[in-house]
Amino acid sequence: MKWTEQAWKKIESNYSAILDMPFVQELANGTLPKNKFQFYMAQDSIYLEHFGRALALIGAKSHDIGDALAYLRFAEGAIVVENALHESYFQDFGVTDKGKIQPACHHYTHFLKSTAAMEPVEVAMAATLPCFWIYKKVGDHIYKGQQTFNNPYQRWIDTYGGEEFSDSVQRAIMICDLAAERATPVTRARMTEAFIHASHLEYHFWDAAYTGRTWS
Ligand SMILES: Cc1ncc(CN)c(N)n1
Repeated sequence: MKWTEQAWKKIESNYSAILDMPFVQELANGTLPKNKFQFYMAQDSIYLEHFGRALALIGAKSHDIGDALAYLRFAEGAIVVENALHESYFQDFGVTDKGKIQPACHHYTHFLKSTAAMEPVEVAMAATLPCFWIYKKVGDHIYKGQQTFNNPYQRWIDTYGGEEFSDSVQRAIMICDLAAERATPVTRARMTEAFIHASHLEYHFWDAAYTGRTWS
């Protein structure tokens, strides 16, 4: 069995919990209160910048030049393409200030950046995989089950349920599988640990947006 298949099995229950979250359910049916989405978008915009930097660092540390290019392109995708979605929502909602980084975003971005800086590149690749894969699965899940017309969050759903994002996700999965095949058992185990850890941080990111968790 491929490493990604084994790793996904380990986060299956966390993924189900994510699908059951009020944030995700209300995003899907369009009833998510605007202030919760605004909090999420502002924090996510900050997240994407740090995520992009972590991806660029992984690109720089990649052994294979093809992987390096892929991660540099992922970085560009996060900073330019995904962030354009956020900018469009900021305009719609009249948001001019993203505010400060809050605890869930701080924890997640620092986990990604320290893993990218301090761990073997394979572990860092695994740490960033849930950011691709969980969003793809959630986007697809919402897209397929959609019954709401004029959902104010349609652009979000279309971005993560769309083909462009899907291509990046498939590529990231392939690269991680190849890296895991070539890695030692110890590194592979650390890859799995980082993957699980990041999947929990995905849950907490949405939870913090729903509950409005801040430093004070
Ligand atoms: C927190 C988070 N995780 C993942 C993604 C999708 N790149 C995102 N936009 N935000």
